[in-house]
Amino acid sequence: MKLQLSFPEERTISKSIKITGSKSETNRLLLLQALFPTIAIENLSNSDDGEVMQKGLKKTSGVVDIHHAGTAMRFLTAFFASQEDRKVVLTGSQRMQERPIKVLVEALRELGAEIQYEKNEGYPPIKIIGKKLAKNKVSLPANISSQYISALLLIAPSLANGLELELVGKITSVPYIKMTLALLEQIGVQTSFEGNQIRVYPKEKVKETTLVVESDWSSASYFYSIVALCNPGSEVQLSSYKENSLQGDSVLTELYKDFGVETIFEGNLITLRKTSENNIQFVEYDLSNAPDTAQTIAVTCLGLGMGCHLTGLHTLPIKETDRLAALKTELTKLGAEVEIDAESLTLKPSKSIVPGVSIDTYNDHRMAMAFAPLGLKRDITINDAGVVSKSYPDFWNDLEILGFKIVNV
Ligand SMILES: O=C(O)C1=C[C@@H](OP(=O)(O)O)[C@@H](O)[C@H](O)C1
Ligand SMILES: C=C(OP(=O)(O)O)C(=O)O
Repeated sequence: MKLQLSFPEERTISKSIKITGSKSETNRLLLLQALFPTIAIENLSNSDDGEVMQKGLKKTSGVVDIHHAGTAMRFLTAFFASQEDRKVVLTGSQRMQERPIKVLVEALRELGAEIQYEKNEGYPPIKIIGKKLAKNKVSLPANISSQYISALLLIAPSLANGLELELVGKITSVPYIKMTLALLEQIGVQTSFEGNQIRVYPKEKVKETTLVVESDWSSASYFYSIVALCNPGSEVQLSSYKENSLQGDSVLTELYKDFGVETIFEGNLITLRKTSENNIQFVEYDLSNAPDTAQTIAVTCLGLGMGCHLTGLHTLPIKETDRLAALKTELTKLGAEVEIDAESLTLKPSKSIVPGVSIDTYNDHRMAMAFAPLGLKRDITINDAGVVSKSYPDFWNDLEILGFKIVNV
């Protein structure tokens, strides 16, 4: 599916959108629910990644294919490895077979797990023969992906003696680790995180409890970008969000002030309002705590003619695509001057955006969604637009609600 986007001349919006639950919280809670069936969950994510996680958790044998879902791959690896009655081959899309899993596999093996690589050492697919994991201490590198750490923490309360992790190196994507620990605390599991040591205590039973997933802040990022590119006075209302979020991407409320967007919290609604034309020419952010916002922010800057220097992007090359390379290629097509290195992106302020460009999306939902707001400024085509279903299947419908004209070409 190839979609051409445009927007009426008058760039003013005043609309409400409902976004479903965070995919990160959803996939954590689904795993915890499999371990502790007394947990009920509301406002689940309707994403493909949430769906493959739900299906995967039910499998006891055979091949489990989680497609593009990084969290499902990592969380299910730990889950299956710790379940005595399960024996599966866990696999994913071609890209998933290029996303490293060695750090997690080695940590699990250290704890007593039986896991073998089916194709390439260090990468899915992997064969997992579930075992009671006997040990309760392990150290692992923390600078590649926080998902390895969250995966271990999620199974930790079900291990006889809980788990002690020693994190080696600079810890990346820290809010995602804290989210995991906070959800464990919410179901009554005791945890601690001091320096580079994390401890999770064992738990046999969880009392009946219903957890409501907050809506997805990474999905909200695209509306921040849209509002930033609109005329002052424009606003978009989103539900259901909290001022005290577990999601690190809620840092958007602060960052987008630089682009003239204010966030107003009222009950469980947020209103994003464009209050002023931006008068900043250049922004610098370290996004190591909010890596999924990098594409959105880079495109907002281009849309506003601003420059940016984004750092802390060392995890981007191993995500759904090499996001640094993909950003450079697509921003350049639009006329931008971009430089990247292993962990940063620099965009020069530019005066114009090339019209009529087709954006390639590289099987990456965030490439499609991050570039879509530019439809407010120029006709733009998004190739393979169906990729959004990985995290946000309703994305294009919601853009139509805002007034975008979307044509299947
Ligand atoms: O734990 C999670 O839910 C996630 C952690 C982050 O990954 P890394 O820790 O690999 O940066 C993030 O990019 C991903 O979208 C979701
Ligand atoms: C990186 C992402 O997801 P995952 O790693 O779970 O595939 C994402 O949603 O941006």
